Amino acid sequence: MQTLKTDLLVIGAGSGGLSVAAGAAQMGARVVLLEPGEMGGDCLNHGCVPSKALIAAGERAHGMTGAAAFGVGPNAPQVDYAAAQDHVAETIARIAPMDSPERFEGFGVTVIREAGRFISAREVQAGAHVIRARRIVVATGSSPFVPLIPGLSEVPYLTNETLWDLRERPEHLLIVGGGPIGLEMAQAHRRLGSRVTVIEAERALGREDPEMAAIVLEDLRTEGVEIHEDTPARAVRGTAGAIEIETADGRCHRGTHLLVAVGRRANTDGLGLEAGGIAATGQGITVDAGLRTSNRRVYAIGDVAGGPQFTHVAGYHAGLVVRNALFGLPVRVKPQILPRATYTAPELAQVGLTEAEARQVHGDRLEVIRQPWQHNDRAVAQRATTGLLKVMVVRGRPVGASIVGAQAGELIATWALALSAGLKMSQIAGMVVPYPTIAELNKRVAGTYFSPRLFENETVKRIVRVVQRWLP
Ligand SMILES: Cc1cc2nc3c(=O)[nH]c(=O)nc-3n(C[C@H](O)[C@H](O)[C@H](O)COP(=O)(O)OP(=O)(O)OC[C@H]3O[C@@H](n4cnc5c(N)ncnc54)[C@H](O)[C@@H]3O)c2cc1C
Ligand SMILES: NC(=O)c1ccc[n+]([C@@H]2O[C@H](COP(=O)([O-])OP(=O)(O)OC[C@H]3O[C@@H](n4cnc5c(N)ncnc54)[C@H](O)[C@@H]3O)[C@@H](O)[C@H]2O)c1
Repeated sequence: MQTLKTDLLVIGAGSGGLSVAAGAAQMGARVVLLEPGEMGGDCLNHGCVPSKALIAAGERAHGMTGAAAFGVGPNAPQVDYAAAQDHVAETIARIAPMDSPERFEGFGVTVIREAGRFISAREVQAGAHVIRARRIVVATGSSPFVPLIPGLSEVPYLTNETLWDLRERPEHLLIVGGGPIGLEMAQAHRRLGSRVTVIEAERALGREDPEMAAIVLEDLRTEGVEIHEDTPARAVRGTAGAIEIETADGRCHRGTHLLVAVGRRANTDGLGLEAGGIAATGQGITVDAGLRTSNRRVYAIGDVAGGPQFTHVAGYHAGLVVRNALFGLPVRVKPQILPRATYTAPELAQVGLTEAEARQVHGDRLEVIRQPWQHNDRAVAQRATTGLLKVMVVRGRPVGASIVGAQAGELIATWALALSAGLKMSQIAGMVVPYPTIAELNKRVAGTYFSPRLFENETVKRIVRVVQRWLP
């Protein structure tokens, strides 16, 4: 057994762990990083990257079917599903060097390709090593949650970890779960030519503003994705190529393949949390506002910390932990500045409070400003006029923004900045945006906020009349 002493031990080389290791090592700390699996974690290997690559393939196919309206075509896409999966694999391979052990060793990080397990409050065992660290960061992520649906364990099913190995296009893909994974993959597969049926226990995209989610669901249904809501999967049976799902409403849905996408389970098994004096619940490791666990030397970040599960959140956590662990500066997670986006078409993005949440917190002080896509010139030129931007404003400052429409994931960045920097609507209105862009909607909504104040205001009119009388 070899004993290593270090300033910082990072357990898990995914989105969160890699950011901590790179930042801390480049700022002079001694860092040990543990990873038994593929470097890059879920996002690179089984999550964000492959899913967005397959979505891009679906977009190409869909673009061809819709091209006639632009005077192009007629075109019917010939989809080679295996080649689309090759594009997915190539995308991962092109990004992977950024997360490679060699790159991190170049920063001075000691990378050990073993799983870590706490053996005491300050020591972690990884293979033949015992690492004693001043501070420890648990960044072990999450895995697909597989529910106890009768029959599920006896049929072949896919998860986000195995979907990318498929070489033949599913003729009819059944998806249990209408969250972001379920719907992103439903639309991508539909566009690549599969029949797709989504079974959702409650409301699809249930975490989102219902008005905005309904716009996404309508477009998905128009494209031919069958979505059944308020009906949990009750039983599963069948064999490869012939799978049946019985739902609570008594219906039976038949398909050739099954994707299970009903949420995530924090990766805490085998971590020896008890030996480390680290408290956890079914949601994940319990942390305070500064991401510290019940063991004050240990932080938990990213998916394993049981909060919002996004790569940019894991990266944000990483930045806070580096500040606290290296410089001793106080840090505090600000949940209100964390954006999220679902990459369906139209995209759906949110930062801060939704309308319902803002109403609950701010009551009558809340103003909701709406800006539809119809009158945006670029959207019209691109025949992409389905969309709505809602900004929740209290006393001249945005407290939340919900966006559904083309490029919603890009547009939300302005509101993420507005919320994190505490900007006022007047500052958004004052920015100059290139014409013609979809981003003009961000400025336009601020204009809509000020319009009644300026154009329906007798005082303003009186002032203008007086000034005009005196101006030379
Ligand atoms: C299909 C899908 C699509 C997604 N799309 C998006 C998206 O578009 N945008 C977005 O922001 N988020 C997306 N996410 C979520 C995103 O992937 C996660 O939030 C992110 O990967 C979490 O980072 P993490 O560092 O917490 O965990 P991970 O990236 O999962 O990394 C954890 C690492 O820890 C390792 N590990 C586990 N146990 C141990 C141990 N005992 N010792 C050492 N190492 C260990 C694992 O092998 C893994 O490499 C998606 C997720 C899925 C599943
Ligand atoms: N664009 C993105 O950023 C992106 C994309 C994909 C995933 N993610 C992350 O990964 C996480 C997990 O995604 P997800 O879609 O698996 O989880 P989710 O928890 O967001 O959605 C799962 C859905 O499955 C439903 N469900 C649960 N049990 C069911 C049953 N027995 N029958 C039918 N439906 C059932 C739930 O009601 C829920 O709507 C997300 O919360 C998100 O944080 C992010």
